Amino acid sequence: MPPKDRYIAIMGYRSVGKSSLSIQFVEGQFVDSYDPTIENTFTKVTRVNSQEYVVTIVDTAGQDEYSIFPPQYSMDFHGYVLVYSITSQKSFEVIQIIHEKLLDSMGKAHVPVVLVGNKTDLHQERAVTTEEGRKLAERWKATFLETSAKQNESVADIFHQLLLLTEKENGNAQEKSGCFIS
Ligand SMILES: Nc1nc2c(ncn2[C@@H]2O[C@H](COP(=O)(O)OP(=O)(O)OP(=O)(O)O)[C@@H](O)[C@H]2O)c(=O)[nH]1
Repeated sequence: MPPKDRYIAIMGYRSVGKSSLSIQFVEGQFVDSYDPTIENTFTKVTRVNSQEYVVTIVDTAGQDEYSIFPPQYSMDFHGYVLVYSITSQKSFEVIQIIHEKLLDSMGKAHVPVVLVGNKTDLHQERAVTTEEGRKLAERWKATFLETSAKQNESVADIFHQLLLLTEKENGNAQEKSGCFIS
């Protein structure tokens, strides 16, 4: 089977670990410094169920409740990783607003999403319970994972789960890779 191209956007509030998760998945390392992202693109070849994928991850700038949803992220993506930090209730509120804006801007009731509660290594600072995350994902019909970019816990699962979701989706985002404009 030839490799499939998949375009994924990773979104969430500032400093929740979007870049750290992308870098951990693509480069296998964790950098403990904070450098706010404007936009970064990563590519990695990965295999799920004997299918090879060329995954392009667009790591977006952190958003807050007042940000206007960037229109370029509502098209040509096969799926979305929506990240909050388990140490920040605010980031959990903001991810719900981002999800609403995403659906609005796409004019769809559902898009392939993996909801990620990152920074599980900071369990003493936990402000969002696993149950809250799970319930939100259920409402969205999304896959839910808690991760630690720092400890490389469940990081590859995010992307593998999203690739599986894109296979289930019958939308016409499927084989549109040639239309992607970066
Ligand atoms: N302890 C811990 N710290 C993390 C984890 N993931 C990210 N961080 C730290 O959190 C800070 C922000 O991480 P980034 O990956 O830059 O976050 P971001 O969401 O890309 O931030 P923006 O570019 O502002 O949107 C950095 O200091 C990271 O080292 C994690 O799993 N555990």
